[in-house]
Amino acid sequence: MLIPGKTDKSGRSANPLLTPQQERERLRDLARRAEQELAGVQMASMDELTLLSNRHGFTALARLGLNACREVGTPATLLYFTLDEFKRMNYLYGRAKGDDALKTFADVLRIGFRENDVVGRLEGDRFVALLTGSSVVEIEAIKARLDEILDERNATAHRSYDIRFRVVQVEYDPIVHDSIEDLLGEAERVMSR
Ligand SMILES: Nc1nc2c(ncn2[C@@H]2O[C@H](COP(=O)(O)OP(=O)(O)OP(=O)(O)O)[C@@H](O)[C@H]2O)c(=O)[nH]1
Repeated sequence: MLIPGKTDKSGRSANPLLTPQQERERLRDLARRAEQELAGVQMASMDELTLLSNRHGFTALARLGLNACREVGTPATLLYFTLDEFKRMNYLYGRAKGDDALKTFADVLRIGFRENDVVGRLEGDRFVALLTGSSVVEIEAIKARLDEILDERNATAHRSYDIRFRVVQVEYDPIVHDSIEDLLGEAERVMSR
């Protein structure tokens, strides 16, 4: 059998129009292009600043999570976060410090949640986490855990401000929520009350 880029015993290449050397280059080129496309897909679903999923990436992953929960009949909970006084922090200390605060908070969420929880940054200071397959989610316990991690970060950061957050919780109900967009919409409404 002729394998692209390899010659058979008689020195023939898989594509008779290409030399083995040209064929190897062509394969390398194809592999490079595939890698670039994959990186493009990853970039399109990732928030560049925090390296969490962006709204697009979060929605896609959370949709899969909710579908699985609906099929298996396990609960899911959406947590929706905003940072306190973020606009003021930007205004008083500069946008770069605001960016630092966003990155720090993203780290806190990464540390605070399990690997199979879906965590993302929607935009600005709005973050989300979809917890699936767990039994009842104790929001107070989660808040306490995140506060503890944040306190450590606040204590060692030597900043003139502390990062604080607000979180609301919406339980997924397959009868009420047709989609992840419905769940997000409800969380946004609860948050803005
Ligand atoms: N540093 C930084 N600021 C951002 C970024 N994206 C959005 N912002 C700013 O984030 C701010 C968000 O404002 P708000 O949602 O009103 O935040 P807030 O002051 O915490 O208000 P509440 O949520 O009501 O407490 C705006 O000033 C945006 O300009 C970003 O990537 N980096």
